[in-house]
Amino acid sequence: MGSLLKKAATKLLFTAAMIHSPTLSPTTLPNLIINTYTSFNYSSTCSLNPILRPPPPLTYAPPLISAVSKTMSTHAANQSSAATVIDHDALLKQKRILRTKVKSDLKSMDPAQRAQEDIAIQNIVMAAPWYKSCKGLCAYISCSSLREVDTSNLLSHVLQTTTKDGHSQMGRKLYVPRVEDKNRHMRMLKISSVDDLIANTMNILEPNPLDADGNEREDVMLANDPVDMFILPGLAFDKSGRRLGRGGGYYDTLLMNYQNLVKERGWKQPLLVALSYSVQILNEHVIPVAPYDIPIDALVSPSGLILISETAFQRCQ
Ligand SMILES: Nc1nc2c(c(=O)[nH]1)N(C=O)[C@@H](CNc1ccc(C(=O)N[C@@H](CCC(=O)O)C(=O)O)cc1)CN2
Ligand SMILES: Nc1ncnc2c1ncn2[C@@H]1O[C@H](COP(=O)(O)OP(=O)(O)OP(=O)(O)O)[C@@H](O)[C@H]1O
Repeated sequence: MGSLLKKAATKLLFTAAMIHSPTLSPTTLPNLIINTYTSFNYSSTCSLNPILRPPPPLTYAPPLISAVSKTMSTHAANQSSAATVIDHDALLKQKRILRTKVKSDLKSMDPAQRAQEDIAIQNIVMAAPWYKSCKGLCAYISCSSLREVDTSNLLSHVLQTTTKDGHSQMGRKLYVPRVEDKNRHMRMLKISSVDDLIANTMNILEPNPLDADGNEREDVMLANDPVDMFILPGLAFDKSGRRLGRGGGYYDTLLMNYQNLVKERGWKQPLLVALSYSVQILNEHVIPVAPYDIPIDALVSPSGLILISETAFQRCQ
């Protein structure tokens, strides 16, 4: 059984885009076929490009990835257009190389330029009709040492009008991330003030699971109403919706679970909006993607809003 599984797994192929970055030559990234069964779970139901779809005689189909693949939108599937077959370890390595490059570019950014871009990006969000009409959102608390796009003005704006019960006068609810373990488990908990936050071991501000009155904070996965959007962090993005995170898998896992929940309940899917400095926007297909990578709907950079998915075009125009 074990060897059968391994044999089947060795046949599994998945796509990633060829890297076109001048600093990341395609010649350093050979096309590979999976030859080891790593911790990566994969499903035979994966809806990839038909040519690259894994062969059918899989006896074991872990559900985790299939959930993502089944719910992948057309623009997610389109991400695999310039497809190359590589293995999962190689893909993670490519992501690591790219992260190092982008972190170095962020480090070289002029602080004055960064401050200007922080203001411009947040102003674009706050002026957008989809932000103004939003009743609930999940957003990250920016961390300056990670050189993330600042969200402090934006979150103050959301919270300014928030009452003690966590509802803003505009009916808005704000949920922010809390890492629960190193196994990709993150929750989004409702806060009503920045006083609700304390620094975690990574020096990122997070809410306690209990509020000041000792009550459990609302988890977005258990809430009675959906959020309209997620404001996402990341290291790099492109105009086709690819997003490179910090490598924890926290957001991809949470977004997959939330999208599934929304589907089950018949709610509207949230708009996935990432915030990006100019240097974080890479040429299309440079960012490697795996089937579990959740694509973004829109990107806000200092130059404006970039609409990517059909959902974004429908909601943002
Ligand atoms: N502001 C913010 N909050 C967040 C995230 C985020 O990306 N930004 N997360 C998104 O998942 C989760 C936390 N995940 C994190 C994953 C890695 C690192 C980090 O410090 N990474 C270092 C490299 C560490 C290493 O390589 O060992 C780095 O990126 O330089 C921080 C948070 C939840 N909260
Ligand atoms: N939905 C998922 N199911 C199974 N494994 C996953 C899933 N999402 C991510 N992973 C695993 O998590 C690890 C980190 O993935 P990856 O490098 O793509 O993270 P990331 O996209 O940078 O992080 P994040 O999603 O937090 O922004 C990888 O080992 C990957 O296989």
